[in-house]
Amino acid sequence: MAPSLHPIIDNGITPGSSSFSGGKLHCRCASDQVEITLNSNVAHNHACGCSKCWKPSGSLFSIVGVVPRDAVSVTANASKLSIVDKEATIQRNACKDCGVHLFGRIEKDHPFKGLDFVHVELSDEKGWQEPQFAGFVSSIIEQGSHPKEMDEVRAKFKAVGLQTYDVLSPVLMDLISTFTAQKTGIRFANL
Ligand SMILES: N[C@@H](CCC(=O)N[C@@H](CS)C(=O)NCC(=O)O)C(=O)O
Ligand SMILES: [Zn+2]
Ligand SMILES: [Zn+2]
Repeated sequence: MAPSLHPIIDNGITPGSSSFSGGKLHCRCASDQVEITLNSNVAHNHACGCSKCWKPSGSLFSIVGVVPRDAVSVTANASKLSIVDKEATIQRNACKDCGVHLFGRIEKDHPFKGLDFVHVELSDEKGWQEPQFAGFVSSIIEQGSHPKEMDEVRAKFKAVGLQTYDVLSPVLMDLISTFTAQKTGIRFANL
């Protein structure tokens, strides 16, 4: 059987709602769940094949989007949260008991500072933005996927209408490079 990319991608993508304005995320503990309240829909939601983003067991990809950090609050059981890797750019706050990542936050100078990374499959609500693309696709090889499976993986994304990239989408790569250029003193008119 072909490997699962992710449950919300395997059988075709359900579009989100442009009027949806947020909801709650819960970890997967049977009781005393960590609860996160998001006062915003996500943006740039995408499949990530990197080794650091949380993914459900059996899936090759994570689904991760961003929300302004001001729109994120921990509304129950905050004491169960712990940062997975304090040295990483994205400080991923995971539940110590079930291992789910509730939100990832950037504290250092970075183009995406101010945005938190979240997994909307941890919500029961419907209307979250659907995945827009797949990034870090080649990274799944580093976790054991066979290089010969990659054509099939990329074809599956294409079949559900998603472009695949080995880092991020052009829009996000341009944002990162614009930030880097500005740091070196380049100034663009009319940005
Ligand atoms: N090939 C690497 C890529 C890791 C990576 O660069 N992940 C991206 C996408 S989430 C990133 O921005 N990481 C920053 C971080 O993990 O803090 C892996 O799979 O571990
Ligand atoms: Zn938990
Ligand atoms: Zn990732």
